[in-house]
Amino acid sequence: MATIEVNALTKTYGEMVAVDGVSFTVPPGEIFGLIGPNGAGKTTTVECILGLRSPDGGSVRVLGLDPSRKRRALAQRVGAQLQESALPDRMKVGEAMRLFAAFYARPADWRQVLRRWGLEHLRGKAFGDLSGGQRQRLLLGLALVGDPEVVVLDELTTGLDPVARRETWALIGELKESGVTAVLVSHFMDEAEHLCDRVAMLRGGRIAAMGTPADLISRAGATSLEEAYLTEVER
Ligand SMILES: Nc1ncnc2c1ncn2[C@@H]1O[C@H](COP(=O)(O)OP(=O)(O)OP(=O)(O)O)[C@@H](O)[C@H]1O
Repeated sequence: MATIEVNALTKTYGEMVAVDGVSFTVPPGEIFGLIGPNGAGKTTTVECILGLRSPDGGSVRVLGLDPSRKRRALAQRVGAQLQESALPDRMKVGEAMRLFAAFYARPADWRQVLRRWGLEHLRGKAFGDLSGGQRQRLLLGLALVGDPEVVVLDELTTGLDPVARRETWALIGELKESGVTAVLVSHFMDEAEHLCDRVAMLRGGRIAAMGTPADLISRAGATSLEEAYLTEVER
């Protein structure tokens, strides 16, 4: 069984068709990328996967369950790091980890998560005093503290400097080794090329192209995913 099945998903906001018949499946352990220009429907798609929005048409299944009906059950098995996630400025790293762990029936050991993601030395530091890279690392740790089978990461490295981005890439590599299934929304083509097993390129709410980064590059006669992307979006 696929871990995520999105079938003919449609979502409209009033007159605006944000997602228009999108279908894809993500098998267990895959890192699946959603890329595309601003307003292409990436966030709306992941919000439907998380049960934060209900589809107007089509269906979504995550671990065999309908997220718009089984959001509570899925919240125990699916971690999310969403665009512009934030915590109260005064909340300390250790407090945030302990609090988030308490949301889950069977969480990971949050102290181990702190160690694994290189956050232990920041345990007593307030969220408001963390650097951008440290915040992202914490948010990723919080997405994983429930020991999820699936994680959704929306714009994981936006706002990070190149060193922090590369560090985050290494963390995603580790995540992959642990067998977690991930959906990664990114504006960075080098990131999608490096991290994703397969990528769907969305444009105007539809899938314009889908495949492994190598497939998409060779189909476009390009030398990088960025070049393939530019060819596709300018078409
Ligand atoms: N709550 C909302 N109400 C009305 N329109 C919305 C809402 N959320 C998104 N939209 C519109 O739906 C379309 C798809 O938006 P979405 O955020 O899913 O795209 P995206 O690909 O994630 O964009 P970005 O890369 O800028 O985050 C856009 O035209 C957006 O303006």
